[in-house]
Amino acid sequence: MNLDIGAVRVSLGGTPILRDATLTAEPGDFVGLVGPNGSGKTTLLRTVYRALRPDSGVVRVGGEDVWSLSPRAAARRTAAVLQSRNTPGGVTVAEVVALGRTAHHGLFSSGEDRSAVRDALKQAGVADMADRAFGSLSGGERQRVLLACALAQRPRVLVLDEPTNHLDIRARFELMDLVRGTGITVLAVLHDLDIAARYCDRLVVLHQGVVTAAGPVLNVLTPGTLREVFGVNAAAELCGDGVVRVVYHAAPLA
Ligand SMILES: Nc1ncnc2c1ncn2[C@@H]1O[C@H](COP(=O)(O)OP(=O)(O)OP(=O)(O)O)[C@@H](O)[C@H]1O
Repeated sequence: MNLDIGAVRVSLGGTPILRDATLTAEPGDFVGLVGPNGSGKTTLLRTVYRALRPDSGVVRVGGEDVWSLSPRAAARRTAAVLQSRNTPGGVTVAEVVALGRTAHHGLFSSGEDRSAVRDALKQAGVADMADRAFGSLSGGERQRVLLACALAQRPRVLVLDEPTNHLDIRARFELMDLVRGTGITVLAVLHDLDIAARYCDRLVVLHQGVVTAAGPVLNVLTPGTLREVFGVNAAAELCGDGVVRVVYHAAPLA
């Protein structure tokens, strides 16, 4: 399903945070949202999963304005993987993943709900820890469980907020491989530009609430953008193995 964000403006506490943010993801696209701290990335994600209504502009998922859909209908289309700090620790992994079905079932869960949970546990590689307390898991394991919860939702669009935060390098690759392998349309906030360059079809750069660059990785992570937006002397380079890597040439600019 495609995702279209058109000229979204958001002010919080009287301060403009997003100014005419525009972004498109085609079905199956993996789009990375990058930018410095405080540039508005999380705020933009919140407008996509219908947690925040823009002051103006539109967010369409599958061609429909998310605010013309009921909260349940919007949640059936879009799942979000957020930072894990607010998830209660006492519940089991299976119970956390089952929360992903909330938008689908009525008072009682169905056979389809149970099979969606089973499939998601398996897909995220956490089936063997289904009965463990969520609070007893490591950061990397928790992140996979939260991804399983989102997959159980059987969404058409997946938004992720810094999914590789706190993960070691191998766990980062595993999680990103897993997300990429779902084939779902993805919009992911990523701080690690190397990971973003490696996995994303396209990048969107937010700077002070404005989209300053968008497109294929090599077109976006230019020395000029990296200097002006991120304050580093660096460039994205296509290496012999076909992987785009960000090469940092010197310490952060003064
Ligand atoms: N409720 C609020 N009231 C006022 N300002 C807010 C509110 N929520 C967020 N902000 C501000 O909006 C700006 C953008 O925040 P946001 O979390 O979207 O940035 P971000 O790009 O995701 O940052 P980071 O990379 O640090 O996570 C920040 O300056 C933040 O302080």
